[in-house]
Amino acid sequence: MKRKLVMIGNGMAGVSALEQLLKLNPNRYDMTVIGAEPHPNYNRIMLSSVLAGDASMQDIILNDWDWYKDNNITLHAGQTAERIDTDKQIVTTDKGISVPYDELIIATGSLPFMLPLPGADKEGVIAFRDIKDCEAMIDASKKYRKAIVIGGGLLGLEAARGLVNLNMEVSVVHIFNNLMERQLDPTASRMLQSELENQGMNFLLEKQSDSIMGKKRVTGLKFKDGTHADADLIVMAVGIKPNVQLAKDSGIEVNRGIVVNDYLQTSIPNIYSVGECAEHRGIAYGLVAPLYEQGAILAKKLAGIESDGYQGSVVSTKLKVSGVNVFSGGRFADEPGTKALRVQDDLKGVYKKVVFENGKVVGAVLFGDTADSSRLFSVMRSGEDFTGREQEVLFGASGGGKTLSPADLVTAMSGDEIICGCNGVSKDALISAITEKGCTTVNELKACTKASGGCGGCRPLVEAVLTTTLGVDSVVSAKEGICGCTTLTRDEVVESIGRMQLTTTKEVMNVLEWKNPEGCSKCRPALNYYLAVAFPEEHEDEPESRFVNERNHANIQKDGTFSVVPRIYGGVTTPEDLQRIAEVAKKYQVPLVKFTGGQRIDLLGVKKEDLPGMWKDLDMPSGYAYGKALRTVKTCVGSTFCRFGTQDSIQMGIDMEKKFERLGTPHKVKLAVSGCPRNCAEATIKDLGVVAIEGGWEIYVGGNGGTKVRAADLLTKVKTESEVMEWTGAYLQHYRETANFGERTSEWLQRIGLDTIKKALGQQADRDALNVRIDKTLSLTTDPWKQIIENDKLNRVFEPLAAPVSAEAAAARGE
Ligand SMILES: Cc1cc2nc3c(=O)[nH]c(=O)nc-3n(C[C@H](O)[C@H](O)[C@H](O)COP(=O)(O)OP(=O)(O)OC[C@H]3O[C@@H](n4cnc5c(N)ncnc54)[C@H](O)[C@@H]3O)c2cc1C
Ligand SMILES: NC(=O)c1ccc[n+]([C@@H]2O[C@H](COP(=O)([O-])OP(=O)(O)OC[C@H]3O[C@@H](n4cnc5c(N)ncnc54)[C@H](O)[C@@H]3O)[C@@H](O)[C@H]2O)c1
Ligand code: SF4
Ligand code: FES
Repeated sequence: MKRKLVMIGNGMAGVSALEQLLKLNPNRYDMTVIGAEPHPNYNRIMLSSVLAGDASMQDIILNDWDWYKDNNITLHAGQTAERIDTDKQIVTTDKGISVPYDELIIATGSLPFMLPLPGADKEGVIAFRDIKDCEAMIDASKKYRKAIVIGGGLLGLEAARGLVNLNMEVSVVHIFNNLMERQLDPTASRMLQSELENQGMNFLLEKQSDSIMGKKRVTGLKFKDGTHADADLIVMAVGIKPNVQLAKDSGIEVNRGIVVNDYLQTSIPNIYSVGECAEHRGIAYGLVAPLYEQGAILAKKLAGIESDGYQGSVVSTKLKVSGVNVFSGGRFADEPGTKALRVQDDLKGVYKKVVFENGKVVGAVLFGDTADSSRLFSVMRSGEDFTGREQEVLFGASGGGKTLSPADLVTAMSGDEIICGCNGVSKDALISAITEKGCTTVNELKACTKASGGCGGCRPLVEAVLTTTLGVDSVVSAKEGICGCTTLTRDEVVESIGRMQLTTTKEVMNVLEWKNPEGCSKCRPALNYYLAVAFPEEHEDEPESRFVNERNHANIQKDGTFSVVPRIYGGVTTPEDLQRIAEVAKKYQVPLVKFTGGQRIDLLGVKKEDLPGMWKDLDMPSGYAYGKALRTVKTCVGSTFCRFGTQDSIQMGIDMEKKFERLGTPHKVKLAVSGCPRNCAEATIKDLGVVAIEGGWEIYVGGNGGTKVRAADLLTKVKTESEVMEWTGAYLQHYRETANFGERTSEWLQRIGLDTIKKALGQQADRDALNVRIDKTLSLTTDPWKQIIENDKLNRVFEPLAAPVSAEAAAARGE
């Protein structure tokens, strides 16, 4: 008769151990799994992607109901094990089922740590641990606006990013001055904060929470320093604690976690523990890679196969927030006896730190460029001695910055090394999916093994396994859908919109069979844009598909207020306009009036409800400082006053701004005009810059300031002002029609190549056709501020939802 193996907990660690056991010895046990959640085993890691709109609940199922049936595993889902009788060897559940065992695995994971604050039991205060929490956040985002995430660790930041994607105003409350202090040093932490602020998150640092405000539902969070912040939703992400109560009540030795030996055995020999609930050599891990390693050892033990036992793990993490590359591994902090090699490039926003102890790499932090992460993690685990040649770790043996390619890396890996940490997929598992199941693309490998379906960080290595196994020529290059809702690429979507005459995002999603019928925060704004380019007349703009700043026609600031930037053509103003701006600033008590880098005046710290009033009193057009649109045309003094000026740069700039204002583009667009090659308007770091020369103008394209500085390329030289306009119109329209939504001109130009652009604009007839299309679009635009002022319904959106709660008023109400 088969032995009875029972597992409590249907999570990632435990089920991975069972999967491995089934491979090693499928017939040894009758298996029963008791799982408190009413779902089959799913990828908890991917809850962040579900929240961010990049995956659906269906995408994250790891083992569906059939898997249990096919492997003869009895699953009691939605039942909690309440008692273990270790003498009689029986587990009893909350629904009264008793399950006898010969061997028992406790894989109960962790519980989120909930701060015991007064008011923590109010509606709208949740953790982020399971499907139920994820659904609660998605639901809240449909009804409420303001969210607070307590905890600036991995989980808190991923939750915050998801909520931003769901169009909530998000503040992250962190107890320290540095975000992710458990994974990053202060330098990386500061860079991270600045990047996340750019993505729309607000940070309240060094704040200790005191109590939760509100009657039935949360309305805000009060801090120990007497201040408070408003919130309709509070997510606590302040760490986890191993879920050990059941084990403790059953007389099993428990410390912080359930104490296990190298074979995952607890103090009772036929009871094992694996995953976040287990404590091995004093450590309870909180990441999946070590848990899978534990699972592999436990599977061998239960299959009766000898092994050296579990020796502990070196861990590494990557933050799963799109647009931010952060890696941290091992002991990254400066400690006595360690030395660090650091590289910092503020221009590119890159920071790398590698920590050595006795010549060995013991830790690393990477920000901005994480291409080296797998290699660094590999040398960290190998314990290779770099004494006297430490520089090689970052700059290669020649010192020339050469790093090992992913192909070199996978070639050097042993078969059982894990390539995808999120899903516990080894190199051998990938190779057998290629050779035995015929996978030829990364997407097929993902479908077959789940590799690369989590944080995505292993994708280059998965690709490398494909190319090293099949040969570069045999690998079908995998195409990427525009988001998790579809497998169609940008070009396929745009082509279908044109061919099938689709005019609304809903229509596109229906006809093109979107996996998620509502779309996500990535595809909705993109579709709205592509439709506007394809059918400027027929497509009606969909405000609900726009980002929060564009919906409000103002940029939201870190304290929840907004900024107002009126249009000032070419940076040229008048005493009358200045006077009006001053009066408005005084009337609305604007706390900060500032000149911008684009020669505009920025009125900062404006309350949302004051926006329409200010726009009306200003009586100036919107400067679109918030939009994916033409922002500014910066000009120098030019020939009007400057003794070096060869052309009238001011008039040229004003004419350009008047013509192209309100033009929607894939990303923001900044222009500049300089009156001579001294280039005082910095035209060569703009999306399009015009520089006057003797007898004409030079047009530069694809420049960029900011984090990724790029000098623009010369597109052409022309003689007259009307030619400048003609080339600018053609260039901007070509960018509008061919770039990916969210792609700056500098990225687009580098992707498709300057020569391709020159070819597309080279013929007069092509430029004329592009100008006809851009002129059509421009003729249909109206000023959004004016539109709102004149429309009561639109105006009401700016009315306050509820009276703001002051700290004093809240205190008086006893909150
Ligand atoms: C949003 C999010 C993102 C994450 N991202 C990453 C990441 O990018 N990388 C990474 O390495 N890690 C990540 N983690 C952590 C990772 O998910 C965990 O380390 C992993 O899921 C732990 O697996 P486990 O099986 O030990 O526990 P769990 O997955 O928590 O499974 C335990 C299961 O046991 C059940 N259970 C508990 N008690 C009982 C009982 N008495 N009876 C029956 N069932 C019971 C629980 O309901 C649960 O379903 C993330 C976690 C979250 C929440
Ligand atoms: N990408 C990833 O690898 C990933 C993503 C999500 C979660 N996880 C894992 O899930 C688990 C939970 O994540 P986590 O971020 O909650 O845990 P954590 O312990 O890593 O971080 C908690 C953070 O909350 C802060 N904090 C603690 N008390 C606070 C307070 N009173 N106010 C404000 N901030 C406070 C801490 O300083 C810390 O930075 C961890 O094991 C984590 O590794 C990993
Ligand atoms: S770019 Fe030339 S024309 Fe313009 S301000 Fe500078 S020196 Fe004068
Ligand atoms: S390592 Fe995260 S998806 Fe593979």
